[in-house]
Amino acid sequence: MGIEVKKDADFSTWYTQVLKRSEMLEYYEEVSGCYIIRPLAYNIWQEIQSFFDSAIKKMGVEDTYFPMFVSQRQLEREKDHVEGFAPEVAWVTKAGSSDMENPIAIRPTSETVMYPYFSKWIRTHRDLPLKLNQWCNVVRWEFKKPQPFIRTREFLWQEGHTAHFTKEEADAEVHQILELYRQVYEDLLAVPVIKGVKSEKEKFAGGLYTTTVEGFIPTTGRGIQAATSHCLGQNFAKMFDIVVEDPNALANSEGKEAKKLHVWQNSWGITTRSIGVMVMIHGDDKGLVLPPRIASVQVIVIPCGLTVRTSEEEKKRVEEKINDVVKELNSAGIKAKADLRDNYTPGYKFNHWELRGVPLRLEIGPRDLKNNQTLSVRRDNGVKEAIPLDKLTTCIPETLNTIHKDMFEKAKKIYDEHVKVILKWEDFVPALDGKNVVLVPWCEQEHCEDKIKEKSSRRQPEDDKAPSMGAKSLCIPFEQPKEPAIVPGETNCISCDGFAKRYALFGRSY
Ligand SMILES: O=C1CCCN[C@@H]1CCCn1cnc2ccccc2c1=O
Repeated sequence: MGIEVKKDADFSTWYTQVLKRSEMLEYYEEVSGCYIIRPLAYNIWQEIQSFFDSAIKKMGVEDTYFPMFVSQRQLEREKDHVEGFAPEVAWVTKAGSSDMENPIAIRPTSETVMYPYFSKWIRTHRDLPLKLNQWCNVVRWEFKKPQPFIRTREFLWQEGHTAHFTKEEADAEVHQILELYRQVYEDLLAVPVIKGVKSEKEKFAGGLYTTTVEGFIPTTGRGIQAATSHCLGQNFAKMFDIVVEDPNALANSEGKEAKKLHVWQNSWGITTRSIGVMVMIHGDDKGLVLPPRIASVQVIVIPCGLTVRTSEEEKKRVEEKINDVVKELNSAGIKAKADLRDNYTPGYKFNHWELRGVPLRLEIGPRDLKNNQTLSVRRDNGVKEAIPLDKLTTCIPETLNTIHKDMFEKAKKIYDEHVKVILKWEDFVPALDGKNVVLVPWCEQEHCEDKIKEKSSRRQPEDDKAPSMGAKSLCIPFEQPKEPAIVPGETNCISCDGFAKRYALFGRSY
């Protein structure tokens, strides 16, 4: 069954129809906010895992696995880390019919699970750096409207947790990991992202600073946090007593304890939200459009031009050729499949594989055998091209790379066009209403951010429509606009009468 609504007309229906009818996902009726990730989507997660895993292994990160349960005592050891999140924590309170003495929480993240053991394992600076990662699920009982992949009560992610002797080493790793997240999005998913640092209000409260890659969903004009890499500073080290003795300080003459130094920590994560972002950005009215590098089927080969007049041996020759082409492509590392089902027409098959986002289709019929060629059809832009059958293993990889590049460039152009530099407050809300995110000179003060959110959620006085969602700060981009340059002590903040420090990206968001 094809997609019955237009992406731009009814985005949320379009999104759920694409996910269900492409067989990426199934609704889990039993529990709201939970979904079944089916093979087509799970394969994408595995592609992301293998890319990210091989990169972090080169950085010396080791995989580990900690329990999914955390005691109330541990969870609450760090007040300002948990207080804001407390309503989202899911608790196990019973075993069978009897109440548990002490309820235990299901991990919403693993800092408080892991760090008591970091404290136990890290004794001297020679135990540093400690770099652990785990691929797991986490549970956050959010009350906002759930959305498949984008906001779910259970999701899959990786969470990296590292401990370093110096801040410099921690800082360097934060940015190394953020660059890997950019690569996951841009080089694997063909999704453009903006790198930046979160405001004080938006950062991870338990940390020192949060860096982020921010995506953009053009259909709704909303920003979306795509992945985060936090420097935790020494905050958690102080709470969990993760210390090493100072190797430079000589044990002083009275033999008193050498000075204890708190380690510097990072934590970083990317989740299955990445799959939803990719679908939202690239999908069209025919269904999924998969970036070639994460597609489980990159090329589908379909017999065409077979009519009732085609002889059995002619049909057989076409099918044998198709099987040879598939074998040749697979041995060249291209994931190709043949659709030889003889109870469906070519047209039916075209729709079937377009719905599932297969990047490239090859049509082969009796005439193509004679001309020794195949007709290739790109899923992203529909462009058709005849390819000689003896040039497949060079042409197809090139075409797949071109498809990735074109998908990325197209999405990047749209993102760039929807980032508006706004210098006057009266242009702020109209820009948001035009489905844009805005880049504004900003003072970076928390109270000002609250005010911007409040001012941008009110509709203009004459407008009696329901208040719109307020804008929040998405990030302070590392790449700042060249002009008009912000002159410290001169350029005004977009919203308050303070002075602007840097340009900040604001927008309605997920
Ligand atoms: O982002 C990451 C990356 C991976 C490791 N953890 C950090 C920070 C998680 C922040 N966070 C996010 N939601 C929560 C929900 C409930 C309790 C605690 C939390 C919580 O600490």
